[in-house]
Amino acid sequence: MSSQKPVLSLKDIQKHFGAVTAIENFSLDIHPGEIVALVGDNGAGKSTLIKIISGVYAPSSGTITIEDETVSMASAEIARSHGIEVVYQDLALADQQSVYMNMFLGREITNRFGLLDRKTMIAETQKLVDELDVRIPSPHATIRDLSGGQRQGVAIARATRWAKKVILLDEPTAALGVAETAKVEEIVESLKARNIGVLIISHSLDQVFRLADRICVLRRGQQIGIRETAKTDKNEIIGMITGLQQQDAA
Ligand SMILES: Nc1ncnc2c1ncn2[C@@H]1O[C@H](COP(=O)(O)OP(=O)(O)OP(=O)(O)O)[C@@H](O)[C@H]1O
Repeated sequence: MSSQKPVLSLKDIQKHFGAVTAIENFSLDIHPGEIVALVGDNGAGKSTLIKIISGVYAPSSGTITIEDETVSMASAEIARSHGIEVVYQDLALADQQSVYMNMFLGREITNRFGLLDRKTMIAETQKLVDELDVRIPSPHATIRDLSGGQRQGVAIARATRWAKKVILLDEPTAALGVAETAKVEEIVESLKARNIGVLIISHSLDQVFRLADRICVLRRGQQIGIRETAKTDKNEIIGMITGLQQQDAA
């Protein structure tokens, strides 16, 4: 994997809020088709980092490189134009609207008369939900009529529609039950085949060990380390998160 060029490279990122240092010297490469988990206790800096990558906050210093280009994510629109999409916990779906309108929210396809090209949007939505196996009754279904898992599936499908390079997932299954979580994890897993880089925040170490290729640990704004999932275990990661040495289970 390391022989492949990273799709996203963060180098020496720092973020201060006044006297508070939210992120101190953070560096990470994400490769195409790789899932990296970002873990750490409350206040470790995970959300701040996602907001920096998605253009919500400007870093105080450091560089962000997409493929070979050093970019300034001065706004969420600019981050999106570089192929970065984020799925937040609150999903940002329009509850009263259909799945297909949500898929194209703010980026609707219009025909040469400037009218909404509903046919194309519906067909594209159907194709994508089929490919990702997001089980919804139809692209016409209204968001408020869907279950939490279906909504999360739609939010990820929308990110997949637009993300050329990277999808950032902030606790994608925090509000879901066991079966819905399994389904969403399947969808996230399937992003690997699309060569998209994924950065996922999760408080569930079980989930992190199921999904991630690598695990990056933050503690109070400091980057404690990055481990390959196959070469670490929960004890080590918990020790890194808390700063306490874990005892081997006797
Ligand atoms: N807009 C802000 N203004 C001032 N301080 C902030 C701001 N956003 C975050 N912080 C501080 O930065 C640090 C990191 O917060 P952040 O929300 O990124 O952590 P987190 O790891 O996402 O936590 P959680 O798991 O609770 O969401 C905290 O000390 C927080 O108080």
